[in-house]
Amino acid sequence: MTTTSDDLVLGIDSSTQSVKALLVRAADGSLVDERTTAHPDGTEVDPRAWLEALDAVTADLLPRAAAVAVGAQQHGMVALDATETAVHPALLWNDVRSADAAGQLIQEWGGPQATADAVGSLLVASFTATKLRWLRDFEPERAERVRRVLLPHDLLTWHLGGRADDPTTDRGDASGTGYFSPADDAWRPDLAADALGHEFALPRVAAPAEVVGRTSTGALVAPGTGDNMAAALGLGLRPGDVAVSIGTSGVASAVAGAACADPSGEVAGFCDATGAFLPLVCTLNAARVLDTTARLLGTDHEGLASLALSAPAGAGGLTLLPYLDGERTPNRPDAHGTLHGLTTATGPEHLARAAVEGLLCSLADAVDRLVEVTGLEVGRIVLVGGGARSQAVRELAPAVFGRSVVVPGDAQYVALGAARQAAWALSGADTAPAWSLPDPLTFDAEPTPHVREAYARLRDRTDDWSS
Ligand SMILES: Nc1ncnc2c1ncn2[C@@H]1O[C@H](COP(=O)(O)OP(=O)(O)O)[C@@H](O)[C@H]1O
Ligand SMILES: O=C(CO)[C@@H](O)[C@H](O)COP(=O)(O)O
Repeated sequence: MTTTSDDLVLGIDSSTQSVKALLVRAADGSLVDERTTAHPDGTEVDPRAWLEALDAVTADLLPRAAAVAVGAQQHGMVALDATETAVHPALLWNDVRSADAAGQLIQEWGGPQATADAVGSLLVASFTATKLRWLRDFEPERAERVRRVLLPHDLLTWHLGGRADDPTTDRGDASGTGYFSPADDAWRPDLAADALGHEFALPRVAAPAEVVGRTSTGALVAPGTGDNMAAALGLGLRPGDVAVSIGTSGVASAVAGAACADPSGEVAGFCDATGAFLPLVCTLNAARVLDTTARLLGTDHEGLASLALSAPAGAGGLTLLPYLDGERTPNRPDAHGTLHGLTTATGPEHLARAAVEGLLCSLADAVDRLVEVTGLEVGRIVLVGGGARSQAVRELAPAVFGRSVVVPGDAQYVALGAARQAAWALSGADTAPAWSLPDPLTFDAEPTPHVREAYARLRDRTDDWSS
């Protein structure tokens, strides 16, 4: 297969809040067209809603594409019966009802180190295995009917190929199930069956740029991957780059040459979409911390950013611990947000500043853990995701992180990474095409260590609060 200068490829990002589709030129990744539409709210979703949204955004783009690939939110449990119908709405990565199941499985699998050695990560409620165990314990009749379990990107990829062949996944997304071994590059069907209580079919793990199907419009279907793996591909992460993403989730990740197995559970030992690894720290509360604070202050994102930038560093002593909907890092599934330091002098600008600083401190903790566990030497921090559009986030991030931060051009990097994988599959080459990205903006600021110190005190003081 060879690409021509006219070939277009379609990259999909089916993430928590929306689906985005980018039509780009296979030769250089330049944008031709794009569409987006919202996903339903909530931490459980009928997977048919994703298929309808996918069909809507691709309707007039797919006929123009020579290849397509999907990057999607990781971990979601799509449990299908013998008729390939979901037995239960898909439980998403940010649904914390399976927190106790995570604890049970870790114990049954020999404790934290043995679990991390087996599946690359210590289980928390996000992982698919824990959701299957929850289904077994709380919905036993539905659990018994499960014959196949897919991840969101597996389902969408299968749908694009008209379900002509058996479904596939890739090692990046498979590594977020809790029943795949990144070190051995293989499923652990024994652990999968153990989680659900009986055996079920697992999707075949496709090679990084394999063609796994063909759409009704004739486009090649590439394997797709998890959204964080697709973002790494879209950003073309280099050694030393730490990607910090502010989407629904907050993520710090880096491409690595070796698997990791962190028994603390803070660093997930994922695979990437190219054959390497993607150690990653994920928080449950990121862009929505800004959304919620803007709503409380009766303003929009621009208003929130202006208010935050008008307040002093440290927000006049106000500190926000942003664990609004339970937290994964640190592992506090029952937590809520905590606001400390209110006085009669507190104004809207202090709350806005505390929200941006609290969000950035939680991400700085994530970067610290990534560095401590992997020994990575940080070269650049690359800030992406919807929250990285905020001017306040851009200007305050270098102060909180204590180092320069680069913000690449305003592209959808998950969808771009999926498009790059599609172009790779189309080319049949050994490596992904080298697309050049626009020059990033660099932000610098005087470090504000006192902001992180106040945050760390509040974080540690609330360690044993359950809500
Ligand atoms: N200018 C902005 N400032 C702050 N947050 C923003 C801005 N623009 C978008 N967002 C927020 O970013 C989030 C969407 O980001 P995105 O990376 O697409 O998330 P996801 O991939 O999880 O669906 C939403 O919560 C949205 O409100
Ligand atoms: O659970 C994780 C990573 O382990 C999340 O990063 C999800 O993959 C969802 O991502 P967004 O919708 O926030 O992009």
